[in-house]
Amino acid sequence: MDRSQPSLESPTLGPCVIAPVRAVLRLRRRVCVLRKRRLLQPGAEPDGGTPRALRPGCSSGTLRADLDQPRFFTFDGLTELPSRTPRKKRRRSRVVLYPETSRKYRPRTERQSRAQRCLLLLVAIVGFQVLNAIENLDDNVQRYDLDGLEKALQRAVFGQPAAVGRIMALLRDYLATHVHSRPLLLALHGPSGVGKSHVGRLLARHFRAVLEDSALVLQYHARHHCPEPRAVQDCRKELAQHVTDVVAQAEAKEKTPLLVLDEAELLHPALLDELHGLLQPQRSHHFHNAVYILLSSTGGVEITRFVLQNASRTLPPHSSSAYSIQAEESQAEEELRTSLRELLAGEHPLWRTAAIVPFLLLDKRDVVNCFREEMAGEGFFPEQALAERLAEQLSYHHVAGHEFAITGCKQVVAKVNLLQHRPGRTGH
Ligand SMILES: Nc1ncnc2c1ncn2[C@@H]1O[C@H](COP(=O)(O)OP(=O)(O)OP(=O)(O)O)[C@@H](O)[C@H]1O
Repeated sequence: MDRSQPSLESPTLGPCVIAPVRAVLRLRRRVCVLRKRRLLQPGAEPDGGTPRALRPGCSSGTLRADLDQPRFFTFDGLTELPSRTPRKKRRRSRVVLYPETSRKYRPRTERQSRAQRCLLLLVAIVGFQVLNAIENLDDNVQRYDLDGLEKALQRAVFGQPAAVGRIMALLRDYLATHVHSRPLLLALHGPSGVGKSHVGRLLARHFRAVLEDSALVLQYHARHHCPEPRAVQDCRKELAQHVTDVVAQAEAKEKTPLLVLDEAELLHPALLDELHGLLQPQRSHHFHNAVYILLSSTGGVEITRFVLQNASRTLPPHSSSAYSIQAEESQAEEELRTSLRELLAGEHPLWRTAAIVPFLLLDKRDVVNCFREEMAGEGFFPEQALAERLAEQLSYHHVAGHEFAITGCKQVVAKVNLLQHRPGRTGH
C-alpha cells in the first residue's frame, strides 16, 4: 500500500464506514493515475520540461523515473500548444479629485438618446394637434360645406369654370381659419348676362342654408336699397348699419357672414367710401371676419375685348394641345386681372384690396344650356331643339369660329316666359 494513503485497519472503524472510504480511495488513486498519464503525454507541459506538481495524495514515483530519462526537443506538438486565454483586464476605478468648493459628481457626456428625440417629435405632434383643434380647420370647411357649394356652382353656372375655380379657391383659403386680420373681398366683374348676379344668388342661398340663419347673409342691391331720389347720406348710414348688424350677429354666433353687394357700379362713391372705411384694419375685428362680394359690370368692355382677342386660342377642352393652351390662357387671365385691378383702383381704392374675378363671355352652347335650365325651372320639357331655336334668336360676336353671346343669358328668362303665352305649350 502507498504510504501517503491513510491506513484503514483501525479496529474502531466499522464495516459501514470502511466500504465508502475504500471506494473514495480507489477513485482518488484512479484520478492520480489519469493525471500522471496526462502529464506524460507529449505537449502536456507547455513550459517544455518542468512537470506540474502533483496533487497531494498522488504518488510521483513513476513520473520522476520517466522525467529522469533524457528528453529531446522536437517541433511535434508545438502546434498543439494550448492557446492562452487572454486575461480580462480589470478596470480599476479611477479616483477623481474634485475641488473642495464645487459639487462632487462626475461630468456627464451630453448624448441625445433616441427616446429623447421621439419624445420631442411626440410633443411637436401634440402641439400641432392642439393648434389644429383651436383653429378648427376641418370643422370650418365642413361647416360651410364648400365641396357641396363647388358642386352646386359647377352644375348651375355655365361657361365660367375659371371664375368658379377661383371663387372656390379663395373661399376655401379664407374659411379654413376662423380668426382673420382682414376680410375676404371678392370682386366679380364681367359684361351683362354672364352670371355674376346668378353666382351671387347661389352663394347667398348656400350660406343661408349652412349658417342656418338668414340674418347672417346680406344681399344689397344698389337700385333697390338706394333708389335715385334718396339722400346719399341716409343710404350711407343705412348701409353701415346693415353691415354692422350682420357682422355683430355673426360674431356672437362665431360664424362668418356673407355680404353681397350687387350692381356695385351703381353705388354712390359715398357708399363705397363707407364700405372701404368699414374694412380698414383699425376697425373692430368683427368686420374682418366676413366675406364681402361686389358684383359689377365695370370692366365688362375690357373683358369682352380680351375674350374676342384670345378667341383663336380657345380650343375644345379635349384637343391634343389643350394643356399648353390652358397654360397660355391662365397667363392671359392673370394679365387680364392685373389690368382690371389697375382700372378699378382708379375708380375707387376699395378695389385695391379686392380679389378680382373676371366673368368671360358665354358662347352659344352655354346660352343653349341656359335656355334648357330656365325651361326646366319653369315647368317646360328642356327640349334641346327648342333651346337651340331660342338661342338662335340672340345676337353673337362671330370670331375665329366661335359665337359669343353679346348679352349672355340675360334675355333667357324673358324668352322662356314668352313660351308660357304660346298656344299649345309643351309642358311636363
Ligand atoms: N353663366 C351662367 N350660367 C347659368 N345661367 C346664367 C349664366 N349667366 C346668366 N345666366 C342666367 O341669366 C340670368 C341673368 O344673368 P345674371 O343676372 O347673372 O347676369 P349678370 O352677369 O349679373 O348681368 P348684369 O351685370 O347685367 O346684372 C340669370 O338669372 C341666369 O338665369
